[in-house]
Amino acid sequence: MKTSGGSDAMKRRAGESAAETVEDGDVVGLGTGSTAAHAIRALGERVDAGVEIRGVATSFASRELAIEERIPLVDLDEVTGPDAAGIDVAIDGADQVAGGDLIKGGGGAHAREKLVDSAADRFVVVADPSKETGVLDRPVPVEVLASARGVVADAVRAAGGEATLRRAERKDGPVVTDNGNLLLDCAFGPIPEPAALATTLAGTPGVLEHGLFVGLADEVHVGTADGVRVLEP
Ligand SMILES: O=C(CO)[C@H](O)[C@H](O)COP(=O)(O)O
Repeated sequence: MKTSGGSDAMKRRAGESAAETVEDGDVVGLGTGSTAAHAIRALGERVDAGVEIRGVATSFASRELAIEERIPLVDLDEVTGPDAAGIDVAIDGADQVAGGDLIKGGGGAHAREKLVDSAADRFVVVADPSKETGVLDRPVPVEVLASARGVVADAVRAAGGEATLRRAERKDGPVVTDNGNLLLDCAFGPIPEPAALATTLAGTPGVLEHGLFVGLADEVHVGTADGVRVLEP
């Protein structure tokens, strides 16, 4: 699984701490990224020890890892909707954390992540200290229909940002998401009002999903050099 900055030991502490909060019988949203991967591995150990959980993957990568870890999987539509079990807890990483607001989508999985994370009764974010900030200011990943990339780039510019098509590192051409769409990384500089920008992006035709997760996090587990800080935004 792709890794980003930050210490792997800190990410592991955060992932393990979040996995410990999962209870026998839970349906668990399995996030994407190197920090969420530590949580999935820790959940795999709990499954080996006899804890019964079912996972809902947020990406091809988290599904593959969950299979490797022998975590039984269900599809999102099997556990959501009237009379369905629901998702008890989702554990997922973030590219930037400001209180309960996040930027996600560094791995291009934010559309399914937002579906699963927002459907969960409890959404636990796992991070290392490098992700913490006072004000969100990283480029916001936006998943778009291929034919809409120009239209969305124009709308982003009108909103004060600059959109860059995400290109693949080991293939010619753009990154194509698990859903068959393209990604625009949209730089706005500091985002003092993420809710307002989220509304603008969500209302732009051609946008499938953006990476602003506003007010969704219930807990943030930050792995540090010698432990874990748990914040409840
Ligand atoms: O949003 C994500 C994927 O779409 C990841 O959770 C985010 O990029 C953090 O990844 P990592 O834990 O590897 O730093």
